[in-house]
Amino acid sequence: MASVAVKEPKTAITPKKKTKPSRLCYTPPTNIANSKKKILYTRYDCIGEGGFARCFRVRDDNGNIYAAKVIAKASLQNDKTRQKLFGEIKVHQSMSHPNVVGLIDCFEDKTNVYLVLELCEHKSLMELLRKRKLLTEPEVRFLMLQILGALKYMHNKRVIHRDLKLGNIMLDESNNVKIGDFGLAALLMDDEERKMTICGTPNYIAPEILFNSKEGHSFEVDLWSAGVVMYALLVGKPPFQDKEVKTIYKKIKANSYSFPSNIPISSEAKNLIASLLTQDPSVRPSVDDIANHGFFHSGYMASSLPDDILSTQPVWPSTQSRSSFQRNLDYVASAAGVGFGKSAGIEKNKPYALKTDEGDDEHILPSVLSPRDRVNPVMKIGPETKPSSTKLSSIFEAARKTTEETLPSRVKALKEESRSVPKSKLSRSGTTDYEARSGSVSIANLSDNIVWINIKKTALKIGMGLESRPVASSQEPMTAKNILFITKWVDYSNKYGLGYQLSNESVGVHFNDQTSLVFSADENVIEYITHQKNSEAKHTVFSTSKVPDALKNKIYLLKHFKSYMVQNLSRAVQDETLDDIDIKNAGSMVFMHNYLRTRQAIMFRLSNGTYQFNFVDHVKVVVSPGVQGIMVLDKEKEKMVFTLEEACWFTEDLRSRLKYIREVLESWASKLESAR
Ligand SMILES: Nc1ncnc2c1ncn2[C@@H]1O[C@H](COP(=O)(O)OP(=O)(O)OP(=O)(O)O)[C@@H](O)[C@H]1O
Repeated sequence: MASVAVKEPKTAITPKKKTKPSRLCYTPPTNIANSKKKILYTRYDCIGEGGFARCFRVRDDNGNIYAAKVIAKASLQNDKTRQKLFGEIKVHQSMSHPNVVGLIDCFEDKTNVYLVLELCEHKSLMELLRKRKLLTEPEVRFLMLQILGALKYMHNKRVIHRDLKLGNIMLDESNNVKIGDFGLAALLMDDEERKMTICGTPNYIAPEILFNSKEGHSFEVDLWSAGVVMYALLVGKPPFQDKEVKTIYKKIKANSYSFPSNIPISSEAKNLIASLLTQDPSVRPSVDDIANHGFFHSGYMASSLPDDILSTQPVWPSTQSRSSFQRNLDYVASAAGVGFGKSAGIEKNKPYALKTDEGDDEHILPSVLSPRDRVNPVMKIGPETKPSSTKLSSIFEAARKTTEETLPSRVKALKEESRSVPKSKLSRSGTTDYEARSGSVSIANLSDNIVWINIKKTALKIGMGLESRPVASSQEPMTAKNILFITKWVDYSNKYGLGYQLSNESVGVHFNDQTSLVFSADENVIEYITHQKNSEAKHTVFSTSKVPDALKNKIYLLKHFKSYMVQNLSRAVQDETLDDIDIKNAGSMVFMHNYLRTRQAIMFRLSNGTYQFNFVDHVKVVVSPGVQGIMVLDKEKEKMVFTLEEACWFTEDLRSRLKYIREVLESWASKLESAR
C-alpha cells in the first residue's frame, strides 16, 4: 500500500495578494460573553489553527460544547477582509443541513469576532487520512454520499463552496461528514451567473477556474473538488499533487493523473473519479447523476462508520444481502438528502442580498449578522441491523426496547440539543431498521400542498408564540380532554408498518405500502385510507362484519397490532377510563397521516393536523390542530395543557422543545418544498 504524506497548502489562493492576516488572535479569556444574547461561553483548549483563525473548544451556560472559531479584529483592518468574513458568516448562517457544520452563534467583543460552531470531534478527513493513509471503498462510499448531500443542499441554495478539500470536510463524533469553512463560498444571484474570481486550493481547483477565466465558473467546480477528495481518500494523496504549484496546474490542465497499480481500486470507483474529473464542466455529472453511479450500487454499504475509523481500518463483511445494501443506502442517502433519480433543482426566487451596516469602528459585524437565534435540528431517519427473530411478539419487543430504552441513553439532555446539532448517536448500530422506512417513505409521499401549508402554519404559530407575538385564533382553546393523541405505538415497519392506539381508543396501522387502517374504539367500524401522492387521501369505511376480501390480511395484522399493544404496552398517560376522553373524539376516524424520526424524537402527524413529538427522554409534546393547545406529557405520564398565549410562562425546557418542534417542522416543510 502506498503511504504518502498528505499535504495541502493551508491558505487558499486568491486573485490578489494573499489575505493572510498579520497575526492570529491571542488566546481569548476564559469567559467569553455574547452580551447581546446574554450567553456566557467558557473557553477551553485550542483545537485547531488556520491561516486566519484559531479554534477553541467552548461550553455555553447550558453545558453544550462547541467549537469557537476566533478571528482577531486586528486581522480585519481592511474592507476586503471584513467583507470576506461577512460573506462567510452570511452564507454559513443560511445553511442548515446535517452534513454542514452548524453555525450556532456569532458575536464580537472588543478584540475578536467569534463564530460558535458545531463541534467536529473527529477533526477533518485530512487528519483521518494522515493516520490511516488510505480508506476502504465502503468508507468512501458513505462519506461521498454525505458530501454529495451537502453539495446538493448548498447548490440548491445557489451557494458554491469553492474550497472543498480534505481539511474542510470534518467529522462529528459519529463520523458523519460536516463540511465547514465558507470563507471562499459564493452565492449566485441567479442560475446564469458565473463567478470570475480565481480562488481555491491548488490541488483541488477545477480547470475552468484556472483556464477559462472569460466564461467564469459555477457549481460544477465543487464536483471537480469532490473528485479530487474521492481520489485522495482511495489513493492517499490528491491526483495532481506536486511540490510546485505550477506543476499542479499543468497537470490539472492536461488532466494528467493515474491510479497506482499497487492499490486495489474498483473499476466503479475509478470510473466515478474520472467522471468527476471531467475537464469540461458542462458535461461533468450532477450530484444526483453521481448518486446513481454504479459506485453507490455495488460493494458494501454501511449505514454508519465505526467509531474507531481514526485508528483502525474497518473490516467489512464480505457479503451483504441486496435488501441490507438497499436499506443502508436509502438511509444514508435520505438523511443526506441525495435523491436517486430526482433532479438537483436550484431554488427559485431566492435572491441574495448581503446587507451590511454602515462602518462602525467598534463593531466589525453588521447587526444583521449578530446575534442569531438559531436551532439546528437534524432530521435523521435511520435504520441499522435487522432483527433476528421473525416472531411477531419478539419483534415488537425489540421495537419497544429500541425506542423506550436504548434511545434515551444515546441522547443528551434536550436542553443541549435545542441550540446545537445534537450529538446523538441515534443512527448508530443497535437501533433497528424500523426507523428507516418511516422517514423516507413518508417524506416521499407527502408532497401535498395542504399538508405543506399546515406544517408551515404550525411552525409559524409556534415561532410567533415563542416570541410572544399575538397569535390569531378563532377557535376555543383546547383542554386535556379534547386533545387527541397517540397513547401507544409499535414500529414494525421493517415488515408491515407502524401500529398505534389513539387516546380515543381507536387503533390504526400505517402500512408500508402507504395505506392505513383504523379500527374504531367499539370495533364496529373500519376505515381504509390510501395515501396518494399529490392528491388527497382516499377513505373507504366498512362495518366490521362486511370487509372486502382484499383487506382481510391487513385487518388480520391490525388485530395483531391491537392485541399486542393492549397486552404489552403501557399507555402514554396515567390510566384513565374512556369516559375521561371527550366524546367529540370518540369514534371519529382520525388516523396517523405519517411519522418521522428525528434524532431526538419520533414525530407523528395525525390526519386532523395534530403533531405529536415523543422525545427520547419520554417526554411527549402534542401540538393540537391550529396550535389551539399544547399538551405536555411528562416522564411521570402527567398531562398539562397550555396555550401559546401562555408562552411567557413556559419553562426553558418546554421552550426548547417547542423550538425544536418548530425547526423540525420547518425543515420538513422545506424538504417537501424541494421535493415538489
Ligand atoms: N467546527 C469545528 N470543530 C472542530 N474543529 C474545527 C472546527 N472548525 C475548525 N476547526 C479546526 O480549526 C482549524 C482552523 O479553522 P479554519 O480552517 O476554519 O480556519 P481558517 O483560518 O478560516 O482556515 P483557512 O486557513 O483554511 O482559511 C481547522 O483546521 C480545524 O482543525
